[in-house]
Amino acid sequence: MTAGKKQLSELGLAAAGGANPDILGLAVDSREVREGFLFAALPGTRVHGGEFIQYALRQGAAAVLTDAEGARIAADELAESGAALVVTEDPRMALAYGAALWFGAQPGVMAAVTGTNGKTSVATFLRMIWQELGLEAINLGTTGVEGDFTAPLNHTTPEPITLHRTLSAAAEADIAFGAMEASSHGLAQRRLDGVHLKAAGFTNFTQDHLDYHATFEEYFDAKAGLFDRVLADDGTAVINIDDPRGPDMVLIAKDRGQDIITVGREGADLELLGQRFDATGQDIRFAFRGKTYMARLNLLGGFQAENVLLAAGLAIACGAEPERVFEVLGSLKTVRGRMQLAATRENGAAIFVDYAHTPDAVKTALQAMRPHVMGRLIAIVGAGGDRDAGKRILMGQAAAENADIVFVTDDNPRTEDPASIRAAVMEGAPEATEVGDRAEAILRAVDALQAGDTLLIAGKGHESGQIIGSDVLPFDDAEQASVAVAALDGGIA
Ligand SMILES: CC(=O)N[C@H]1[C@@H](OP(=O)(O)OP(=O)(O)OC[C@H]2O[C@@H](n3ccc(=O)[nH]c3=O)[C@H](O)[C@@H]2O)O[C@H](CO)[C@@H](O)[C@@H]1O[C@H](C)C(=O)N[C@@H](C)C(=O)N[C@H](CCC(=O)O)C(=O)O
Ligand SMILES: Nc1ncnc2c1ncn2[C@@H]1O[C@H](COP(=O)(O)OP(=O)(O)OP(=O)(O)O)[C@@H](O)[C@H]1O
Ligand SMILES: N[C@H](CCC[C@H](N)C(=O)O)C(=O)O
Ligand SMILES: [Mg+2]
Repeated sequence: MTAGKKQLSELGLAAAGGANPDILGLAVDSREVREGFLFAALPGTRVHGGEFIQYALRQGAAAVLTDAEGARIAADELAESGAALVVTEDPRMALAYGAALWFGAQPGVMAAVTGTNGKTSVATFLRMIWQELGLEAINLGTTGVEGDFTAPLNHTTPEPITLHRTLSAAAEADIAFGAMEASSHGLAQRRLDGVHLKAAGFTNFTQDHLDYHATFEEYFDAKAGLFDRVLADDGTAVINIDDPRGPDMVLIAKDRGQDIITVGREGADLELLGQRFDATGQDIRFAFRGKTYMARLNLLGGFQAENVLLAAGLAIACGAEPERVFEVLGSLKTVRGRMQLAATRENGAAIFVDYAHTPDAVKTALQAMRPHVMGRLIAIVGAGGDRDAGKRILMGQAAAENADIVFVTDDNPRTEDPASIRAAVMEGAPEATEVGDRAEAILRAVDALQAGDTLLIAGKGHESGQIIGSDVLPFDDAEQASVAVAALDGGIA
């Protein structure tokens, strides 16, 4: 990454002995270091970045940012080189601030949302609300950068260098409003600490990522970091108080003196009073600080109303007029891969794709589908490899308890044995039909659809590949659903 030149001190970094070299670029991976770069040697999950300082120096690093451990590992090489050395307790945080200063601009109004489920949905709805209000806006996260400026991303919350490169490019393209996702990895690794947030949102907290976070509480603390560290004291916290951990987040925000907008079904500032479901969406009745409103949502699933209201709360927190926000809710569109209608059989049976990949999301998505279905609800479910293994049986259970027929199949086995992942899911859904090949599972489930039935294909949502080993084979649930319908009912897929 190169973009001009700045002195080390302009990145908010002070080196031992007062050295203040010109910096020509930033890198967290030694292999990306070039002449004059600052190399951030970060404590990793597998290895300490300090091990790579020697290579970064050989490639011409002008400065190294690390912690005491990194400085110890490379003490000899650092002493021999003329590179400036910045040692700090939290080099990830220093990198986040440094990257923000390096790239400079970011959209003037930024909001972030955290929670186990619903981040992409809320960030996307918030971007759509801003656009409907005539503002230039983006959302940034799992589905890349979308809206008035687009770019692909590999992570839900990219590491700071990618994040600030992206935000500054968006700002240069006149984007004034940005909604981003704050993943728990991103928060734990301080990836977004350099973003100037006006508001932050919390959706919910349930099981996921226990492969990365040692305990449930550690996972919660990572998410709470959005309010107790990243959002400034003068920011606004928008919190779903229906979630059992919502009130804890409110306490954290209160402690910080932040303004708070609560969202929920009872006793909230933005209160969901009622929902009436039909084949294409729902009507909602809600109140904001005492005044009642109605809105049409062309979105399937009761939980989407919660996500929409959280997004509305964030828009208000970022300065929009409440009345105007509520007026545009009817224009919100389905978020790609979330309760998205993918295909319809000749007999009228509908096939939806959804990104449910946690036990709570599988339960929520299936329960949300029920009021829209007259016949049987069929589910396809699978769990990812190299991810939280404890959630597999629970995802199976959630499917078995909330669908009439279940197919268990593969969803990104990665480096694990797919059969053993399926076996764990099957433990929770012993009556399910196991079909390893995902395309075949979709074909068989679509074949089982009779008039009035609905199929929910969970797990991959917008994804365009099946990750097996380190290969990504092209695979798209929505496309496979159309292929299956064409094969069974005739016509062109
Ligand atoms: C598990 C995890 O989050 N890992 C992140 C972490 O890497 P790490 O600690 O595992 O790194 P490591 O392999 O131990 O290496 C330590 C350090 O040495 C450096 N290194 C390594 C090799 C080398 O030759 N030279 C070198 O300098 C690495 O860049 C790293 O900084 O720090 C790196 C630098 O900041 C991140 O790029 C990396 O994200 C990886 C790519 C990743 O895939 N993360 C996923 C799990 C993730 O973040 N997902 C979330 C959650 C999505 C969700 O909500 O479901 C996301 O926001 O996308
Ligand atoms: N408010 C909610 N409560 C419970 N489940 C939800 C909620 N919103 C979405 N879901 C479920 O979670 C799935 C993922 O939604 P979304 O992509 O918005 O979440 P996310 O938090 O961004 O996920 P990721 O951590 O992968 O980025 C949806 O497809 C749906 O099944
Ligand atoms: N961001 C999530 C996405 C999971 C999606 C699912 N398809 C899987 O691969 O488990 C993760 O990496 O855990
Ligand atoms: Mg997401």
